[in-house]
Amino acid sequence: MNVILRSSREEAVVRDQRLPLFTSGSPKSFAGPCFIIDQGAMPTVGSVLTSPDDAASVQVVSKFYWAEDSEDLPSIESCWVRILKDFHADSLALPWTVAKQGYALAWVTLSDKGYVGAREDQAGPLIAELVGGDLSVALVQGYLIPDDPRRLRSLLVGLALEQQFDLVLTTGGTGVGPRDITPETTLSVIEKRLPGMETAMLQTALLKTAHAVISRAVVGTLGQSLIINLPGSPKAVRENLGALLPALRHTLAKLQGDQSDCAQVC
Ligand SMILES: Nc1ncnc2c1ncn2[C@@H]1O[C@H](COP(=O)(O)OP(=O)(O)OP(=O)(O)O)[C@@H](O)[C@H]1O
Ligand SMILES: Nc1nc2c(c(=O)[nH]1)N[C@H]1C(S)=C(S)[C@@H](COP(=O)(O)O)O[C@H]1N2
Repeated sequence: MNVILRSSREEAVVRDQRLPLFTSGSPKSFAGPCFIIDQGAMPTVGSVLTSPDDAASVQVVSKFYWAEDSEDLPSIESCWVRILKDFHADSLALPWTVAKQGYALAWVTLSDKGYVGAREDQAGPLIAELVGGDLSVALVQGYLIPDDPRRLRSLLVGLALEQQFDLVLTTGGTGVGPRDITPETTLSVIEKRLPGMETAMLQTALLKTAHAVISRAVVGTLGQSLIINLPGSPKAVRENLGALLPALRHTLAKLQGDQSDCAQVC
């Protein structure tokens, strides 16, 4: 896939700098430096856009809508891009290639204690480490939120349908505590439930602890995202995720429309 891309200014940009990228021409109410897609669709998060001479590349890290000042103008579909290497931005509109070389992973830690800073979150970063050790991951983003069903619901929908992360893994809040709401909130947004993955986690966890029966972790799909609940402790994250890692690549391929014969890979 290609997009016709230009910069609003001719200027040097540096690695790790973040700039907005707008569709539908230049926004009327944004004066700073930005990139503009003159032709082509907004790329998904994790995608890398590369200039024709290979000198410039940027990665899409999150999407948003830019609200114009005028009530008569619609908001503009936009995203933030991270500069991957220093280059001189050019105002000439050129065809850049768009490629995604790995999955976009979001982890969500549900922890009242973590959210108020009373405990360091180790479970979320561990998810990134474990998935990254097994699959090619192009982009990781983490979220630390309290055990609040409305916040979780809107985050799950946003990550799966707006941002289009391939994998959305939650940790915490799967038990029976008064504020444990992760499974029912996940059930309220998923489209296809995957009881096989839930069973695989339970079977594995029962070999480690009888307390595994307390977790109500849910797995399911929303759009082209796979949403997985994991318990809160880093030990449980490691044990339960280990049961699913071997099946993730094939699950995502099928979820995202792979038509190939399963017998080739099973
Ligand atoms: N995100 C986390 N990072 C590190 N350790 C954690 C995390 N979540 C849980 N644990 C560990 O697992 C144990 C049990 O987890 P559980 O989610 O039941 O804790 P909690 O304190 O009730 O959760 P909350 O943070 O929502 O109040 C905790 O006492 C802690 O040792
Ligand atoms: N694999 C595994 N699963 C596990 C555990 C564990 O140590 N290992 N702990 C259990 C415990 S003690 C609880 S209370 C539930 C729910 O944990 P959560 O509320 O932090 O999600 O997960 C269970 N699942």
